[in-house]
Amino acid sequence: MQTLIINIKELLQVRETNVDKVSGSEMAILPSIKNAFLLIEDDAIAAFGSMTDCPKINPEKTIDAIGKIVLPSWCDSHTHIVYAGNREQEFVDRINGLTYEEIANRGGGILNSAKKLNETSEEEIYNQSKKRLEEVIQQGTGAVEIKSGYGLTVEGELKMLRVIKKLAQNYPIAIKSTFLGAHAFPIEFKENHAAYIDLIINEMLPKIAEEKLADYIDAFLETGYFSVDETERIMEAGKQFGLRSKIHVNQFTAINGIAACVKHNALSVDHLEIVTDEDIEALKDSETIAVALPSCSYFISIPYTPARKMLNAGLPLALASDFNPGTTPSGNMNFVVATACIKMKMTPEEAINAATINGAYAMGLSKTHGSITIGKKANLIITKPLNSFYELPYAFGSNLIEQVLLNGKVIA
Ligand SMILES: N=CN[C@@H](CCC(=O)O)C(=O)O
Ligand SMILES: [Zn+2]
Repeated sequence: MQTLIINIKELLQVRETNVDKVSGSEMAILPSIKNAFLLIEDDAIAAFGSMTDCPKINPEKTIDAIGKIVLPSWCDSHTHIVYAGNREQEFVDRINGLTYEEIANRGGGILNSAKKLNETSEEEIYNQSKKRLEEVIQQGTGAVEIKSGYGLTVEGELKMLRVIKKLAQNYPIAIKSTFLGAHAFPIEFKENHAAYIDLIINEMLPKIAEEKLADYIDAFLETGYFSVDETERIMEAGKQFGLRSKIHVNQFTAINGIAACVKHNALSVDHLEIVTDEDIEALKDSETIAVALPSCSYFISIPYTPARKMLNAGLPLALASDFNPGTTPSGNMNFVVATACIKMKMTPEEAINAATINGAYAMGLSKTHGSITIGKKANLIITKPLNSFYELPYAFGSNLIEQVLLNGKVIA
């Protein structure tokens, strides 16, 4: 099956030769072709170029994209889309003056979601989660990482990971699965951290590996959650089961966690709202990418990841949504890109690089996703007619997406 998109006003993120990620000053460059065509064969990109070189063929389907921008789908490398219920009451509690930390200390926060999840059936969790997945697909996301972490029991964690697996089987979007048993200490382990970490390592991990339920392992490395030493035990154990780390770190405090993650060759370090010069030094020349989550900063009013400081240091940066019930009840990557421009002072070129090719790298998908490159999956966003692609972050409240393609098929 051939689909030919013609008269594209501007085709963004074209990479003749694939790159796995872009760093520092390279992020300011977003290669593009004006007045372009793009040919899809089955589920993959088969050719692209200037309209003057458009092949004279009779494809099964032609899409006229006159006035419109075409770009690779968003690659959202950090979400918690699978959860039960909501935390609307905590949202109102924060408006009334409580902090995220105060709410967590009262047994709210992650433990609140864990209680709901353990009381909810697998089928019901699937039904609630699929609506969120369908919504982000409509919003242009073509690859997504989804974490467990609201089970915090053997059964609860397995239940979440099975839901993620079922979503991956039933939807055309690429899904990577991350085991986040080390998201918080359940109340009964508050005074005995070692016992909960033993449970993760000796009970949860072997079952998850046996059922092949996870691609990555995660932990919440933070004051009051998992210490550097505790997280190192988790990362080490993950490695024994073939799971590379993607770690929540430096959301509220900097406690030398990033250096430990780099030491363990983590694929990504995520959040980084608080970043020291030592953290930046640790990331230099590593294979670990930083992932910023600006919608979380927006929603719970914490600092934004210092993107300029990191790009000036030559580091790569990815952007992701962090879609979860507590700190970010939104998976809209268009808002993430706009907020990165508006609040983190990233240029539109930098933000789009961060949300496509670098997002793909942050979940191990940069060989197949994140750029317009021959052989990659034809996961595309076709916008409404726009003045320029700057309109995407500029008109931050508008839905500017007209069509979404996944694996070469128009699905929204
Ligand atoms: N910080 C840790 N985990 C999530 C929030 C979890 C929650 O509050 O439910 C995050 O990435 O923001
Ligand atoms: Zn998160």
